[in-house]
Amino acid sequence: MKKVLTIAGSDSSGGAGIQADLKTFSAHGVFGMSVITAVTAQNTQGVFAVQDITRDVIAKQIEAIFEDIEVDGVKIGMVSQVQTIEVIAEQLRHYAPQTIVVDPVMVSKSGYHLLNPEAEVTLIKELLPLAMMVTPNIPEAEVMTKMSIRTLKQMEEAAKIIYQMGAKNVLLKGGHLEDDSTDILYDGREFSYFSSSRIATKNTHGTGCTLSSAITANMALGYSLNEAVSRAKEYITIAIQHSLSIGKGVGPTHHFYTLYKKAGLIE
Ligand SMILES: Nc1ncnc2c1ncn2[C@@H]1O[C@H](COP(=O)(O)OP(=O)(O)O)[C@@H](O)[C@H]1O
Ligand SMILES: Cc1ncc(COP(=O)(O)OP(=O)(O)O)c(N)n1
Repeated sequence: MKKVLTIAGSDSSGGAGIQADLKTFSAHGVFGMSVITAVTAQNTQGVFAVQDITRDVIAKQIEAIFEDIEVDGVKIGMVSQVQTIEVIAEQLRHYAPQTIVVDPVMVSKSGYHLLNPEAEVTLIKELLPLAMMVTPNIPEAEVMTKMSIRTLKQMEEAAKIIYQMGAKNVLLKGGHLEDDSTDILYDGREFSYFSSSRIATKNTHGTGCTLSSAITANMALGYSLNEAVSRAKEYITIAIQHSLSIGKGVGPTHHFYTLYKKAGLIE
């Protein structure tokens, strides 16, 4: 069985962060492991408190995993603070796993800064050069490139700029645009496009976490980069189509729809 690690924050409501990542790994038939960077008190309506985990405990979690278990893929999500990023980068440079997908989580849909703005530069400098793929959404790409992104053409321009920052591949997600949801992949030479019709739902909590985890799982399973993104896009689209009206705000997506359907657990 392939073994995949998420280095990210905990979402108490289970829709995003570590919880979304582990559900996604399970749905892909890979063994999920976690290094927790921060604990958030969060639900479908907002983020109410964050406790960052110490540098030492983050280092120890990474060490505990890599000293014992072969890791087939790593996804990085919420990294919160400069010191958190520095210790993750230090440890990953040491253990050098082949597949690292960086989701540069900055601000939650509810508007909470999950990454201290002072740490934005450190994230770019320390984590992007380690990444096989970086998966910014449009607001994150705007912060990284300092340009406004409203069109597919501007997405392409931004992807080229982010590529120059050191990631081997850039997947710029189009979930925040108004038209179809088109994500674009740039590998330094050409663009590939992954499109789905926009699904009319408010329940999109954790979509970015889920997509990057699904890409990591598919890469660990041996799919090519393009195939991994294509399969992950299909997975997130189904998860959004069958998203759950849990809570009073932005509900989570459904990670197990296809599996439950096949097992006859749902109509
Ligand atoms: N309403 C929607 N309908 C269809 N796909 C969506 C919708 N919202 C987001 N997506 C898709 O979900 C994935 C995550 O995108 P996005 O919402 O941009 O990321 P984030 O959660 O990081 O803000 C992308 O593949 C995007 O195209
Ligand atoms: C602990 C934690 N990590 C990441 C996020 C952001 O998740 P994302 O997939 O970008 O979805 P939204 O929160 O923006 O809906 C999070 N909220 N919590």
